[in-house]
Amino acid sequence: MMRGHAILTGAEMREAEQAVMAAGIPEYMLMERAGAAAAEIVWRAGGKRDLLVLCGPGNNGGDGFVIARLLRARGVAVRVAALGKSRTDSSMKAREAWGGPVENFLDAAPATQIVDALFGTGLSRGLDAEVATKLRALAEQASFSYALDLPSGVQTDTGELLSDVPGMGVCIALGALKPAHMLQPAATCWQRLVCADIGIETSHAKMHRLAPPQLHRPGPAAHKYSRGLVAVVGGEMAGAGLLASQAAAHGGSGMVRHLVQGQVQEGPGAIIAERTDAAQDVAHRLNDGRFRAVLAGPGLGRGKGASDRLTAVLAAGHPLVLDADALVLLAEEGLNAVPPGAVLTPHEGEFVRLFGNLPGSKVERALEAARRSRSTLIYKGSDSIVAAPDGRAVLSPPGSSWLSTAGTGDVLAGLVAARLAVTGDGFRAACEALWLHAEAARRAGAAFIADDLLVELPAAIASRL
Ligand SMILES: NC(=O)C1=CN([C@@H]2O[C@H](COP(=O)(O)OP(=O)(O)OC[C@H]3O[C@@H](n4cnc5c(N)ncnc54)[C@H](O)[C@@H]3O)[C@@H](O)[C@H]2O)[C@@H](O)CC1
Ligand SMILES: Nc1ncnc2c1ncn2[C@@H]1O[C@H](COP(=O)(O)OP(=O)(O)O)[C@@H](O)[C@H]1O
Ligand SMILES: [K+]
Repeated sequence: MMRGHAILTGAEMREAEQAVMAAGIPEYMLMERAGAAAAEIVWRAGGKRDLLVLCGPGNNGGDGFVIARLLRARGVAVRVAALGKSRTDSSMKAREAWGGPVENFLDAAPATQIVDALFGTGLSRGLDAEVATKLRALAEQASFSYALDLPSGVQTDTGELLSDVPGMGVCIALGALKPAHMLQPAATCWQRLVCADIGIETSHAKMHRLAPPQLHRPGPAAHKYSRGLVAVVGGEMAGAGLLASQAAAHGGSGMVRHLVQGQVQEGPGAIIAERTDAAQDVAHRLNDGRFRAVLAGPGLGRGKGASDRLTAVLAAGHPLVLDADALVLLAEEGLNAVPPGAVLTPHEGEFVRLFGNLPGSKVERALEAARRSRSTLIYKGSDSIVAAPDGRAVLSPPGSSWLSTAGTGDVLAGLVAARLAVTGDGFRAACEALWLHAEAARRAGAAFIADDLLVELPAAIASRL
């Protein structure tokens, strides 16, 4: 599986930094690297436009002094404004090396470009109101704005805004991404995110950004069963099952059986829709060792009939994807009812029903839920997370907010089932499905409906072969 950029928490970042220092590289050298990498990004974007660097008291501010010094050397008209004294050894050294005038932050005049180097991973509380107001005014008056590591006011591990944070042009993550670079509401505080390499070791990271998957076309010996047989167990709301089964069919599986409750609806001829009103009918159909994935939940219903259908699904013993009403029904019975090894795809409401109000950031909640349920989770939203019981997490960058329309979750669930049937690996299937879903949404543009995502899926898949 292709790995995306590593994501480290604030504490993991400090540990990684300690490891580099233990290997003989002093902290100040890391600061020089961070400043040089960021200065290069500012130079490429803004050239010789006048620049104001806003420096805080810690190492984030220290990085800012390095940027100021390096861009001054390239002929940029640079001013520096600081929020008080520099309080760490490295930032004092960087300030000394700058050697130029330092204005008072609250009195600083605007500039065409600003660098926010007030606070990074060391932020422990929101900015004082007058500081936040001044920062917003300077950001709004600038044509180019850059947040160093994180916009000041963003909590590193949770993505919360501890004080007002103005929109920034570019966020320059240092050394590794942090959870806040992927999590809401922080992740919409900038237009572009770049990560500058400063020689921090990240190969041990358990969190990564969602990467484009490497997919494969079927081999010459492929046939419909070898490519993966999927069952979608529908229920009271036929449309949801139909969307999910079509997504399963377009997601790369070899064959889809749609077990319908009630009248069979018009749908693509390729999908084998069968009326299975009684739970025994479902059990009978699922008694087939060739199924590689079974999806239940979209449109299932929440009454006795739905519960009986779900019981038949759980008893069949196939690899499972459980979504929507299946999650609500399981929540009524308690976590022990969740079959280990399944892929669960809850949105916020379903997540809380299943796991209650867990503490911590969205990633921490996702990981704890995966551990407790012994299942892979896609915890959906505008910052969807894939979490595994073994502690791996993949965080999706903000995608199309047009996805906030009925039925898109059914499409995602069908896609997960397809990828599970193809790969046999729930975590990988969840990541591939999440990426393809986001890519289909990107291609669908604006004001699409869930059905439009189905049309875009073949192109989304083709783009990763
Ligand atoms: N960890 C690493 O590997 C590296 C970190 N570097 C930089 O160092 C930053 C972290 O530096 P620091 O740990 O010094 O922390 P910061 O520079 O983010 O914050 C400095 C200090 O300000 C105080 N503070 C926090 N919130 C405040 C508030 N709202 N109002 C007033 N004071 C507040 C705290 O005492 C905090 O330690 C990173 O974001 C990055 O920019 C780089 O220099 C290079 C390498
Ligand atoms: N504002 C948003 N930005 C990006 N993606 C979103 C947003 N809101 C919802 N989504 C995505 O759209 C899908 C909605 O799924 P879900 O809530 O189950 O809807 P439904 O049950 O109607 O299909 C999920 O994949 C979710 O991550
Ligand atoms: K900052």
